[in-house]
Order: sequence, then C-alpha cells, then structure tokens
Amino acid sequence: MKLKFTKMHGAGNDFVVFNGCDQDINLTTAQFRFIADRRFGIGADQILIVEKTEKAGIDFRYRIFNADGGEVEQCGNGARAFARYVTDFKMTSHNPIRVETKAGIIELFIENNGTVTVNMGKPEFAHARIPFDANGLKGTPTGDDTVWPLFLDNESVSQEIDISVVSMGNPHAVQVVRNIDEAPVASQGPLIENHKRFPNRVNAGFMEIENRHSIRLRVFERGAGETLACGTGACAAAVAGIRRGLLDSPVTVKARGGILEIAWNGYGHDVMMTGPAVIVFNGEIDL
Ligand SMILES: N[C@H](CCC[C@H](N)C(=O)O)C(=O)O
Repeated sequence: MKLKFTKMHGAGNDFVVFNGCDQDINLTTAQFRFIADRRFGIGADQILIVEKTEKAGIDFRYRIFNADGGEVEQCGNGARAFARYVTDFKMTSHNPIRVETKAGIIELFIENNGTVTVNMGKPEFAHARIPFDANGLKGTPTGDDTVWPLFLDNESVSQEIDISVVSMGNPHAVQVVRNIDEAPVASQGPLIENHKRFPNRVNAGFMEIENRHSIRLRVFERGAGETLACGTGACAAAVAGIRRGLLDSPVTVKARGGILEIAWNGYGHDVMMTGPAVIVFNGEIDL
C-alpha cells in the first residue's frame, strides 16, 4: 500500500501527517511504530491523520498516534501543524479553523507572521479526569495548586518528587527543577510516565522558572520519550506555575526546539498557545 505523507514539525516536535480525506488510512500499531522509527521508518514523535468530519460547522478532525503506536487525546504542536497543513494545501480557506479532536473541538488561528495560535480549551484539575490516583497521598497546598509527592524507585532511582497534575485533554505531571540542563529527564521520565498512580500513563514535565513570565521546559512525553517541544506540556507547565504563584500570564516557554507563548487568565478561562508550524517535505511510503 503506497501512502503519501507530509513531514512537519512544531518547535522541533516532529510529525508524519497523512491525508485521510483522499486515501484510506488503516494502520496497525506495528505500522505506526515502523513509520515513527527514526532508522527503519520515516521518523516522528507523533503521527497525525487528517480526516473529514460530518459535525456541523466543522470540516475536519485529526487523530494523533504516539511513536509507540498508541492513540491519544490531544497534541498542541500537532494542532498547529494541522492548521498549517490544511491551509497550505488549500483544503480550507477558513481562519480561524475549528477542528474535532479526541479531546473535543478546538479553534486555530493562522497569524500574519506565520505562527499559529490555538485555543487549547480549559485545563482540567479533577483527579478522576486526569486520571491521577492520589489515594493515600498527602498533598501540600501551594498557592492555588496542591503539589503531590510521587515516589520513584527502581534499581538506580529512589526518590520522592513533588508534582502538579493537570490535563489539557491529555495527562501531565509537572515538577519545578533548579537547572533544566541537569534535570534527570532520562532517569525520572520513564518512571513518571509509567507510574501506577497514572492509570493512562502521563507526560512528565520539568520546568525551570526564569522569571515570572518565562520558563525553560523539557518534557518526557507519554509514548514518545523526550521531545524537543511539547505543546500541551507547555500549557500544563504554564498553568501549574501560575496556580503555584510562580508565574504570571503570558508565559514564554523555552523548549529545546523552539519557543511557545502561553496565555491563561485563570480558572474558567481557555489556555491560548502560539508557536511555529513548519512543513519540511512531502513523501511517499510503501507499507
Ligand atoms: N505524548 C502526548 C501526545 C503528544 C503531545 C505533544 N507532542 C504536544 O505537542 O502536545 C500524550 O501521550 O499525551
């Protein structure tokens, strides 16, 4: 089966995008993993499939699959890539663009300077909806947030960290670190991602506070490992920092692959994220 694809990235978080409107995309978990493989396949953190939808006033939906082949609810950088894709390939002339995702309908704005602004909706803090199992844990009120102790242990790690938990449609556990370059992303990331207190696993954020309007962020993503940027992770970190009284909106999030701007005016308000979305090349793969 020959499939046309487009390679894209948003601040270095990279995607393989398939147009499911003009070709039938039915892939197995093994095929998703092959496509995402950086040596044997094309290479990507996530795979996006753009499809038509019948919902009133909505033309498209996109589905997101992590490099491990699992389908997930939301992808902030992927949302921007979707907007760039349907605009540049003249699949729509709308701006803003409303699109259906597993996490719900979101709205995307193509800015004059080529960046894309996404209304990511409202953050979710209810543990049952993250989901996060705090049973038996004693949380510490921190500003408007509560941080939770998470005990990490394996043959090489045995330590307790304090996390904020928040969902942007997908689950995030965010901790503050003193120095992002020395953060134990590789050692702690997998332990947090697969921690038993996150029944659906979790994206693990490590943020260094630069000042009240700027952070440096690294994210060990669920199903993909450390990525150069994580859009929902940037939203989650900014929201957690604002709730903890460490940050004020807007927040500049400096990821290793680029910069994302996050704005959130507090409870009841949507999170707005602005950042780049780039088409790298088009190709065809024989699966
Ligand atoms: N790994 C994430 C999905 C991709 C999110 C990230 N690439 C973004 O830009 O938000 C998860 O399993 O929830």
